[in-house]
Amino acid sequence: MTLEVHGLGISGLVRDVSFGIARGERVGLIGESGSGKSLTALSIMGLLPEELAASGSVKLDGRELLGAPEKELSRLRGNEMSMVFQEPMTALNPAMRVGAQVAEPMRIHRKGGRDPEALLASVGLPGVARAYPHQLSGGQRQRVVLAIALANDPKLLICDEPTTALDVTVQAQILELILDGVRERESALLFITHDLAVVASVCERVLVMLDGEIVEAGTTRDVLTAPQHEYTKKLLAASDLEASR
Ligand SMILES: Nc1ncnc2c1ncn2[C@@H]1O[C@H](COP(=O)(O)OP(=O)(O)OP(=O)(O)O)[C@@H](O)[C@H]1O
Repeated sequence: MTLEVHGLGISGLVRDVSFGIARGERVGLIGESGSGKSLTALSIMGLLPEELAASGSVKLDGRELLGAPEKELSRLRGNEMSMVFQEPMTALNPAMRVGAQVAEPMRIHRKGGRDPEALLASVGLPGVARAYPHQLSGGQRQRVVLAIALANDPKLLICDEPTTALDVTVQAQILELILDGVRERESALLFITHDLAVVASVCERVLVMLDGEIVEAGTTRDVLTAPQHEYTKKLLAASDLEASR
């Protein structure tokens, strides 16, 4: 397993969360607003707000991350594990050309050699290296964020509602890039979304969270076609997915 989460608790807000993601596997995390999806992701990255504490175990390639020194975690972030958030503008430095921002993780982790231009071209953005974030569209910015997240070929990529802030037409392109990116690198993917249609197209397995706990887990097909938990049934009934069947 690339990622193993065991009995994760976060200050009473998340309780006894356990799951694993194998190399190259794509796992969705769904559930209503406030159910604890983002906190779960942040705790894996070692980015919980200071007032919250995590317990249990989070292992990346067998290494325990919970309680690891900040120095070690910052060595892993942007290198062995990366996260893409909903709002690309906040993830980018407004005063820095995007080419330099894409080059930064490689510089910090001393993995030179990859050309930022080529990395930007690989996410469909040739020739923009000298642009500043405000000169790009929201979709283009999220492409830059993705290029940064993938720059060091992470073992684990976490995406938290990566397309929610984007136009529908752009959403599909970004999802395709995420899929291509993790496939090429055999990265494990944890994908947080409200959108069951997105889960169906991106993820092989899905975890359903309710009030800080995982209430259902299984293959995407099983969970979306034969949900067991009442909450999952409700979620499906309320979704477009149900309407289109
Ligand atoms: N710093 C904090 N201190 C106290 N409670 C917090 C803090 N951050 C989040 N919470 C609470 O923890 C719960 C889980 O939040 P979380 O952001 O993980 O939910 P979520 O499932 O990701 O929701 P969304 O889909 O809206 O992002 C919420 O009830 C939230 O109010």
